[in-house]
Amino acid sequence: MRRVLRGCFIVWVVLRYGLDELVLSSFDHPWIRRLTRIVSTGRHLDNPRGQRLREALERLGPIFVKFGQVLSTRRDLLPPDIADELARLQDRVPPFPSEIAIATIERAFGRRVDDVFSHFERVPVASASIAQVHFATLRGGRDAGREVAVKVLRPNMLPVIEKDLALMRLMAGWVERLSADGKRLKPREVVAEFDKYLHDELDLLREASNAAQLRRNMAGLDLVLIPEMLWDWCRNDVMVMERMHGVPINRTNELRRLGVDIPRLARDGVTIFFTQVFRDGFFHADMHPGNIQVSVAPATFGRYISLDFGIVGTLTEHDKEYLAQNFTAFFRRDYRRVAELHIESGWVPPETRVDELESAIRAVCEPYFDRPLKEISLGMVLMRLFQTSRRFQVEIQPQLVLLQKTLLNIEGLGRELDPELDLWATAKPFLEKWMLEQLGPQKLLAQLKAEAPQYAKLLPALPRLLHDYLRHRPHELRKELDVLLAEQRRTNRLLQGIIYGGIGFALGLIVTQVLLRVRLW
Ligand SMILES: Nc1ncnc2c1ncn2[C@@H]1O[C@H](COP(=O)(O)OP(=O)(O)OP(=O)(O)O)[C@@H](O)[C@H]1O
Repeated sequence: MRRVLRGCFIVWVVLRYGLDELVLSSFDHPWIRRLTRIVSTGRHLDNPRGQRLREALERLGPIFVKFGQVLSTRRDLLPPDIADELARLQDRVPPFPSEIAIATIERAFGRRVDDVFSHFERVPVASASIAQVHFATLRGGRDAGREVAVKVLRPNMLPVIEKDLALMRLMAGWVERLSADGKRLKPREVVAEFDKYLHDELDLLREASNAAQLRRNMAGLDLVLIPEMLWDWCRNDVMVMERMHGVPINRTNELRRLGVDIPRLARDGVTIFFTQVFRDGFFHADMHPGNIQVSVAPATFGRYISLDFGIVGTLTEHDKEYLAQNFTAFFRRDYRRVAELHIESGWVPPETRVDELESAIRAVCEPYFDRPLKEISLGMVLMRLFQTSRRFQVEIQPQLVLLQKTLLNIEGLGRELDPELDLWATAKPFLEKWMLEQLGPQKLLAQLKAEAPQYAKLLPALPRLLHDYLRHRPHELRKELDVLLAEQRRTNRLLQGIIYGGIGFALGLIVTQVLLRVRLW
């Protein structure tokens, strides 16, 4: 019954804010028209469509607000006016009572909160739709006296989330089935992505392990601080970590007053991000200003502080190669290479014509070269590439969409800190180094080293495997041997050619040298 009521409420909000016109312009069923007439009094149709969508999501509650935030990052699917408006959604909700936070903590540790903490701040420092954060001081154990931040999940979120997700899936199905416009927006894909995102956010142990991995990766860089996770006190619904002391990154005036080198900060941000992407293939993917602070402690002055590790992106070697090669080809304006890369990697159907893809890519990328190289946004380039690829029936990998979104965040942040920031100059060495490493002998050695244990395991078993094979498949073996022998003969001929050629060349060289010397003397 509750689900039906909630469904009715959602339909009411959709009609009242005129979202039917916004999403479903080709969706003109008589019953929709009738329903629209019923709720048409007071329909908010004067405001721009993006604003109407934002207000409707706010009306529908925190899960829908989060949905809107996630949706705002899909600039490859949404028109810019809607994406901009959705990006304004604030996931700040009134905190839940501290008694509930304390009860969750006590249940998680099986101890009274006063036994765990010598001091616990009842008023949270921040509260969002999924969790809130309290400052505290640990009482006992090996971290006694340590100042910590305690993140506590909002209780009973799972059933609420599941209910809203079920309704979203239903609505996405309708939109996709009934409207041509709706299909283009890929609503079911978007809801599935959101589903994963929400479930990931509901496990604080996952978040803590992401933080620990990033902390290890970033340890040698000396540019960013990541709170230490206090594993004795981490559970699925409670996470205790080192408390960091910093100034939020968007308080630039305060940072300047304290003597922080702002342009350096902008460069460091890009360096950190590219190290995470191209060196580690593991990057913080929720880089909004609320999650970034700057340390003002004397020992670590001017370093970034990174918080909130609910969303991280991972990239395979293949993804990294795709990015490095595409960016490099793009900056050489070699659109044919970009097109070839898409076909070689199997992203585009093999029958795709290179010249067609090349000209589509040129059409979206070329306008960017109107401006100086340093002003070009890599995030935007990537987004344009994805938009073009979609036209050629390519399903873009979610980790690359996440990367593109984070790239836009980082660039936005960098430019806000320093409008003169030359993104390409900062990014280029990373791409070049990465490309060199991929092609150089070090990479081959590293690969051999990585495979060595496999070979060591395989070698002793080789005689037995060969024996089995000979016993059971002599005919196939003969055929394969014939192929191998033919191949060897061919290689021998080639080798002979090379050797004879080499000897001839060397003799030629010696004779020339002798003749030259004779002439010189
Ligand atoms: N280790 C920490 N040290 C100091 N402050 C912290 C720490 N962790 C979190 N905070 C504070 O709590 C705020 C919210 O933390 P966090 O972003 O992890 O929570 P959240 O519920 O995921 O919020 P959102 O979804 O809005 O990003 C941070 O902006 C910061 O002010």
